[in-house]
Amino acid sequence: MQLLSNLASFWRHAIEIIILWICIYQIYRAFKSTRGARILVGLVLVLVVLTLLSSVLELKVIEWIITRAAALLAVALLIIFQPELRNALARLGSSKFFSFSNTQRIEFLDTFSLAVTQLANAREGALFAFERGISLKEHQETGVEIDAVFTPELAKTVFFPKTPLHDGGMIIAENRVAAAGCVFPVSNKELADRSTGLRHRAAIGITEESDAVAVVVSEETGMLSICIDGRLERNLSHEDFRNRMEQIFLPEENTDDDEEDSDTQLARETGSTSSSSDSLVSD
Ligand SMILES: Nc1ncnc2c1ncn2[C@@H]1O[C@H](COP(=O)(O)OP(=O)(O)OP(=O)(O)O)[C@@H](O)[C@H]1O
Repeated sequence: MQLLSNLASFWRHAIEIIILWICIYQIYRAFKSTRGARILVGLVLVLVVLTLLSSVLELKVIEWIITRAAALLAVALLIIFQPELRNALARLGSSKFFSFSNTQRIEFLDTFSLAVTQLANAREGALFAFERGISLKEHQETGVEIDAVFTPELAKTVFFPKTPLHDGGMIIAENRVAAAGCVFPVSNKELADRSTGLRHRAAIGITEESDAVAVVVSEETGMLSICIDGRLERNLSHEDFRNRMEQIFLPEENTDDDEEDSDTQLARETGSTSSSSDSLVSD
């Protein structure tokens, strides 16, 4: 009887530890590449050290302060991680999906791929953000509203150097150009490649704050990059770019081989790593 109750208690503790470990690991994963990650790690370290010291040395005042500080710390964390929390809640509440038939998506991807190829060949820098579940309205308002059919000619005109709208990003919503000349949030993320410029950082920034997909044509190199969830897949060949876009916007047509391709491409990422279980496709 005693053995059975010991066993039950052991399993209860084991399950508790596993659940806690999964929760802590998921929180760490979600926040590890964010602005507040170091602050969070610092706060946790200070708290653990102080708690240990106060309980071992029976420091009553410190113990009292730690208990009272816990509530303040919760409020501080809400403030520090406000953008990340807003993003997570927006994802939970988002219900709008990329609602086109596969034929329309393929046609659009053909047109879009042609446009980026022409921009890349002409070495004209460009930045696009595809709105998905989460509205990009607030970023649209930083630029000029357009509401036009997307064509390679329009993209080339917008991003032609020295034209009024060439600075900033173009927002594409529901296969239409919603706005251009938009200012996207610039990511503060630490990247392995220190030469990453503002255009690429803006692509990372907008995809950290929303579920948008960003595409960058580098003015310097003519290289194409795709960014999702703050993860930049750089220097894609035109063929890889097209395949990757299909993988993202036509997920139901993916095969296991595509998954492998995705992992290979992710290995080229700068500044972040990803496990094969990380799905890049949110819709
Ligand atoms: N916050 C922003 N939102 C949108 N576009 C931006 C933002 N910041 C910079 N850009 C665009 O990026 C251009 C500057 O790019 P920069 O050369 O710094 O970036 P890069 O990542 O090195 O890209 P490239 O490889 O094209 O040079 C600006 O002219 C502007 O059009």
